Amino acid sequence: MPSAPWPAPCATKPLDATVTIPASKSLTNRYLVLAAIADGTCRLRAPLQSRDSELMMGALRSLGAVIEEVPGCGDVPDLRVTPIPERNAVDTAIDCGLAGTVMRFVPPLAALIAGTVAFDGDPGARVRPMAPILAALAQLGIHVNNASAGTLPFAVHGTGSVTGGHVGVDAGGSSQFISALLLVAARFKNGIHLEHTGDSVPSVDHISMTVTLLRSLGVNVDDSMPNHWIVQPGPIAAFDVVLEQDLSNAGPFLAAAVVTGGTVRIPNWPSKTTQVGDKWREILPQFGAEVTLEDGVLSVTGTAEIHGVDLSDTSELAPVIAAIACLASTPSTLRGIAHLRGHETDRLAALVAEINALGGDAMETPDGLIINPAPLHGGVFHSYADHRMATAGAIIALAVPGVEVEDISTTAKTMPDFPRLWTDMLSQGSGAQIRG
Ligand SMILES: O=C(O)C1=C[C@@H](OP(=O)(O)O)[C@@H](O)[C@H](O)C1
Ligand SMILES: C=C(OP(=O)(O)O)C(=O)O
Repeated sequence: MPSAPWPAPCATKPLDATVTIPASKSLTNRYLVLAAIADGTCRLRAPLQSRDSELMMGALRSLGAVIEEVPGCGDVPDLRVTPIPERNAVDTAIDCGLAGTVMRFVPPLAALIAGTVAFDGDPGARVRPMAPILAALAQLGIHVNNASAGTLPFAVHGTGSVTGGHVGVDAGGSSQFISALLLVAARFKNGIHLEHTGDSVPSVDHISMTVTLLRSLGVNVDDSMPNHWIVQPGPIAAFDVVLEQDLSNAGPFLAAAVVTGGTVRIPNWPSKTTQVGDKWREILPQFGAEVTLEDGVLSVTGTAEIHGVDLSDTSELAPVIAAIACLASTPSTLRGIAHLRGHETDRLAALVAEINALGGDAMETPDGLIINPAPLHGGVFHSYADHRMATAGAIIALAVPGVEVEDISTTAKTMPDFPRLWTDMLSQGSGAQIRG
């Protein structure tokens, strides 16, 4: 039975709140993969607990990693990861859910296992692009059943070792095709020389995150030539890390300050980070907001008027940007995000449909969105099983009475506690009254 739409709170006063966000999905799932092939036991402190991280842990456990919860310093237990034994032999099935990081990062790792590893996921996962990673596995000499479909489901037949060498991949559909191969390539006999063969790669910050993490663990990565990455074979050093907050998921909360003309503060904002969400510091001032970072506290204050923006390759930040843009007084253009059509849902189509259903004026372009000012009214904002659609609906609801968000529980993909965090934010400070 589908649950009733969430009567998302509407703010009747500017917000004044301080919020702490759970750990980063991209960092947690990268460190989990790296721990599974590291040269010793690893510890992840204050990791993300969400559907995507649970799916990643399930996948790595089924390949032979031992992942245990151990007491941590805060509310969330730490994870102790004992790597997959060398040349482990298993036949298993992996549920990828709707997690791009699981469906892209784990198949190259499964190639290092001796056995058959079947991959499948949610109905929405079965339409997400996979062909480039399957083609890369074929170039590495790995047999994959049902590879010709170019989507889930498929099965990887690993032999226990991968020779490696030169691999060409068109990563125009997702940066995750590059990250997936880089993450495990140090464990290939000859490493990898990975070459992107298409026009341009999206979400390049996520590739930089992968490269930076690998280097921090002693892996030799040469990315000095554009579109080429060379990873030398060698050990991945065991590690003990504290996970940063998810700065992309900070987006809806910071947007709440912008659309209510209030202030939202996020403590422990990292001074140096690989997360794309650090770009909120450049993006939100373009909407007219004041942004400061002092003593590790990021503070965003909205102003009376929201300006439209013109932004390129905003990656996973785009749905939040679109939600703010449809409340702006001048038009906005978002470019370089055609690949969002292959995210949890076709985000360009979904954003246009939902914004326009509330009276807005949004349209798709070949590589993005144009959003013009228009008075919005109440209605149901559909989520399409996409966590970032659900949070986009919650942002609009703050400023537009009568907006309800269908399937708010889909936020569990990366932020299970979202409804509570959101209502807690609204109840703080000047007590922005909540109109349900
Ligand atoms: O590697 C990662 O952790 C991610 C890469 C990006 O994928 P795309 O390159 O498909 O946009 C991003 O949108 C996704 O949320 C997470
Ligand atoms: C695109 C996203 O997720 P995934 O890791 O499933 O690709 C996202 O979180 O915005």
